Amino acid sequence: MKKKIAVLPGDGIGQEIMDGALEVLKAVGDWFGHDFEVEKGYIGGAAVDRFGTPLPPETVKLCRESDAVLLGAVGGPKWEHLPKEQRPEKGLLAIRKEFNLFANLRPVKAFESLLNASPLKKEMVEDVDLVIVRELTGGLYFGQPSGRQGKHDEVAVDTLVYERSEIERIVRKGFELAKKRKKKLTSVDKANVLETSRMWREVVNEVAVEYPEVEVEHMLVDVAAMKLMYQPKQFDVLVTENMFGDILSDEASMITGSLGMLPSASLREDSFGLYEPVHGSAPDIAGKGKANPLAMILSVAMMLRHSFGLKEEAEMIELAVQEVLNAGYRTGDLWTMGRGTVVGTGAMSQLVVERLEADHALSSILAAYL
Ligand SMILES: NC(=O)C1=CN([C@@H]2O[C@H](COP(=O)(O)OP(=O)(O)OC[C@H]3O[C@@H](n4cnc5c(N)ncnc54)[C@H](O)[C@@H]3O)[C@@H](O)[C@H]2O)C=CC1
Ligand SMILES: CC(C)CC(=O)C(=O)O
Ligand SMILES: [Mg+2]
Repeated sequence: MKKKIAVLPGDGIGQEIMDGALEVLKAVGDWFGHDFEVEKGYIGGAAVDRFGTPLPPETVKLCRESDAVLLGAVGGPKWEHLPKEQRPEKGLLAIRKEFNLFANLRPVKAFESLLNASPLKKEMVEDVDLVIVRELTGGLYFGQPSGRQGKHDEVAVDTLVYERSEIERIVRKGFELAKKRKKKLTSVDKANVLETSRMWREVVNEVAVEYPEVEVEHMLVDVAAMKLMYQPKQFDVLVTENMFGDILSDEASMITGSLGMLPSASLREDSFGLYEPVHGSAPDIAGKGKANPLAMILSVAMMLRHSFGLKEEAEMIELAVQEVLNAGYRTGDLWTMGRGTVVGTGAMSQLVVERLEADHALSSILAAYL
């Protein structure tokens, strides 16, 4: 298979984690005989420095000419003083909107060998396998008006607005996913206070009629935040609006032991997608070779599965990650006293590549004998 991938490392740890992810992509491409052409572009602070804007037209063009996008992370203290249109985060919001990537899938799966890395009790997180389906192009991050008002800019405004159709398409994604999984959908809102949430509930109830096999529950976001820590096993698919999904997914990352473990896919109706870790640019550890590259590497697996339909290739990456963790290797964020061998970003990526190569060699030997 021949595919073109736009690679946007961004800022902070973005470049470090992307380097390893591309090596993993190459290893899996070599194994299965795929031609993955990658071309680098700029987004976020790196784009501000080079082009004066966080999402330059050159980057949009590159993505338009590509089959999928891999993105590292954006943002950092260097650009925090800039007006909001020029902030790195604006580049990320803009690329999501530009490509209509309204459905953000954030899977949260507990790895057996990382149960001790979670701050939650082992029995609580064991076997957790849930997906947060986050609406990504509407809500508070995009609503207008947004900014300062009043004679002296003494009023700050952000607007939470949703159209029915925006809710319906993301809710449908949630139902479709739940139908293929454990058939349970939790819709998270704040319907006791917000009008957008009351409409969200109405839409969920309407769409639910088309999916009688899926059990539906409505949950207020404050309770959902608590239950994610108290009874995470009760969840299968959670569907929610933009900001609630943003916050709940960082919280849920602790089930896996680290924010550095969660990948994501930002999708629309066709196969095009943008794949990025859930975490940000981690300025506190950037440039130190300490970042966990696994969320980025697992995002590559999501790209292979969702944009290219390469299920087996995606599974081989996930298996290699699991094998490396089973062998006891940990980046600093996952290390619990006395357990495992601490490695840096490059070494962790290299271990995954070596695992893939070893699995490839083993499968070739087996194929020769079968
Ligand atoms: N998708 C994106 O590009 C996102 C960008 N940001 C931006 O990133 C910048 C930093 O934001 P923060 O609030 O610090 O959030 P962050 O997610 O960058 O970091 C939060 C904490 O998690 C740690 N961490 C994150 N990823 C890690 C990894 N792969 N390995 C090991 N540790 C990791 C960091 O060291 C830090 O202690 C800000 O400019 C923010 O706006 C924040 C979230 C998402
Ligand atoms: C940096 C923000 C624009 C988004 C964010 O935190 C996220 O998508 O997880
Ligand atoms: Mg976030």
